[in-house]
Amino acid sequence: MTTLASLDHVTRLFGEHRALDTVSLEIDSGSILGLLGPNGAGKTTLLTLLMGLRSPTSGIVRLFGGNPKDAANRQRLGSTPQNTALPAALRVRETIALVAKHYERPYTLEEISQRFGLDDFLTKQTGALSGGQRRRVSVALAFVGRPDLVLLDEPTTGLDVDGRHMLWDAVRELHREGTTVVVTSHYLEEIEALAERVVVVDHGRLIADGSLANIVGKVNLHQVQLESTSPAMLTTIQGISSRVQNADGSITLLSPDSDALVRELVRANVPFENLRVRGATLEEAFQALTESSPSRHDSGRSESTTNGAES
Ligand SMILES: Nc1ncnc2c1ncn2[C@@H]1O[C@H](COP(=O)(O)OP(=O)(O)OP(=O)(O)O)[C@@H](O)[C@H]1O
Repeated sequence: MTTLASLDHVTRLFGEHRALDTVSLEIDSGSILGLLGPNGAGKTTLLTLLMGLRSPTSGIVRLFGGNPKDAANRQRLGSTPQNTALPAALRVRETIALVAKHYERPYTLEEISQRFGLDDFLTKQTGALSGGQRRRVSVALAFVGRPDLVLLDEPTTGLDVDGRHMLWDAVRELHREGTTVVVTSHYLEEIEALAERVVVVDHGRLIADGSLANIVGKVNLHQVQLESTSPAMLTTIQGISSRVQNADGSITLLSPDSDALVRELVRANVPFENLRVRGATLEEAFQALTESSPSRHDSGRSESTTNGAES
């Protein structure tokens, strides 16, 4: 296993705004790395630094051991930005052939077309493609040059369920053939379908880095809302990842196992009423993770605890 790309204490400012804040990360060969985070977290900024499209304000970004702006390093990189502009007048097959010309050992048109399900519209001009078809072509183009590393920014945005599954299958197959993949998403489902290692970014900070099971265990939380006359007793209860006192007097708890939490409340004789349980949104889970991250200090009304929340 070798390190294909890395960020070493990288900060990127846009004016006063810290899009990335002291991020260190190594991307090793052979993995599918999922970059998960809410809107505006800094995922795209991180990818554009790896692509050499932007420079860090401070810190060092390395691609294949060197500068991401060097043409020789970019030869070994494939990427699909969130919004790809394709040459509207060229047919899909011509576009693939054009991109393939830039690489030494590209996949053949047939290989790429079959994997990404492009056969039906190879002769269409890219300007006449539907949004979903354009997305599939864009992701396929990232792989045409048989790169060592591919960066996919929200690859399945705008795709229907079938299109999404076909694309995930293609990415997994090409990964098995040796391509290392970094994929950004704010959908847990996409990250679960593809990634082996997951890095969570929020407000420009890297707040978690672990195996898929570990991170899913942290962000796949349930919300338990209740009213209690003895809220102080909740501090002794195991399995609460985050606790929020709401303005209406109710309390919202986030937990990886809501059934176990309710059993524990009953066992400990915590008085409660108006109990409601639902799946937490990913945004709520990010919030809980952000608050429990050692790199951030919480001054808000919510409180986090890792009691039993680690997986
Ligand atoms: N060119 C720019 N000029 C000014 N601010 C920018 C620029 N690019 C990004 N930002 C800001 O930097 C922060 C991180 O943006 P980024 O696009 O990296 O987030 P993201 O995690 O990819 O979000 P999304 O999931 O919505 O694509 C945001 O607050 C964004 O508004």
